[in-house]
Amino acid sequence: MSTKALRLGTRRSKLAMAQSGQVADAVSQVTGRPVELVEITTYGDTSREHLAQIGGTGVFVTALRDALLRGEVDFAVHSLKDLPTGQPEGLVLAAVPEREDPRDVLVARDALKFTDLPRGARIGTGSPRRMAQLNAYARGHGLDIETVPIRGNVDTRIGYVRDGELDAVVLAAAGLNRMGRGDEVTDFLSVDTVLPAPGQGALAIECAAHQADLIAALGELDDPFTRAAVTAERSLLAALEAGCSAPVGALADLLADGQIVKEMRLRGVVGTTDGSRTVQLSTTGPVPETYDRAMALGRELAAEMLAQGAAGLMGERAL
Ligand SMILES: NCc1[nH]cc(CCC(=O)O)c1CC(=O)O
Repeated sequence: MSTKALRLGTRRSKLAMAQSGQVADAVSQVTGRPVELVEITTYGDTSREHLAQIGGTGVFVTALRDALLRGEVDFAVHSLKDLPTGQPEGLVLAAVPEREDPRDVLVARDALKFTDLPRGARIGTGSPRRMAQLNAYARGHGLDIETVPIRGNVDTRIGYVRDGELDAVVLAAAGLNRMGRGDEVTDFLSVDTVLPAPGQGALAIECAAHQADLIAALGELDDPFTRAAVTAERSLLAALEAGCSAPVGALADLLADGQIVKEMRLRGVVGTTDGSRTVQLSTTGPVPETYDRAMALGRELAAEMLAQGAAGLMGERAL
């Protein structure tokens, strides 16, 4: 096999550089080849307003994918939760490595926990999914909080807490951990309170479909259980016909009896951002032996959620 360097296309953000760097090391290990990072800059990297207008992370994913399709880079690393559910022609997910902590976390002033926030506390998050679930929990437990829409990278968000503008912000544990900033977490939100975004905490390693040798080599980094879980979660998202900015949470995990794994459970939630209405359901089935089975589990849960009115709770932003 060649000893030529593999080119890893990456965004320039601190989070992207951290996760690309970690995957680069792992790929070097399994391929015996050096990996060089190739920074792909898009207009979205330099203009906040522009990014808000054109809608989130899609622009970055598209730029990385274009570079892959043009053969300018050999592979790319994405946060799975930022990937649209449809797989584009000519590209494959060569590996989904073992998932990091999928939970959302609070970074609050004075080391506060979620349930200890004072009345009227202002919690920053730009995610309709996080707003819906935080507000639903608050309504059900007599908490008085205000969710405040914010945008920006991890530094910007935590900055709102440091400068006293907000009492807390909600972020993903995985991103903070990968950036070596896990010590800034003041509370881990139980998935019983806030279900994460489909695919949260997992990475996707993508390359061109014709690169058979590379796909086989990258495949060593694949974790089949993580892939089955995120496949079910993303199938649910797709079957709800919701995008990655919709108020949809989902998490698949294994139910074990002692050491023996019995079943896979898939939980899903949809809600209005004010938390006044939610549809939250769960289903369990045999641990899927094929990805088609994992997809079926997602579709089945989506059908039950739609039957309970899920579609009517997602329309706030779309249309
Ligand atoms: N929406 C931005 C984004 N995309 C991926 C992560 C990190 C977590 C992950 O990889 O799932 C984050 C930051 C966050 O939500 O706090």
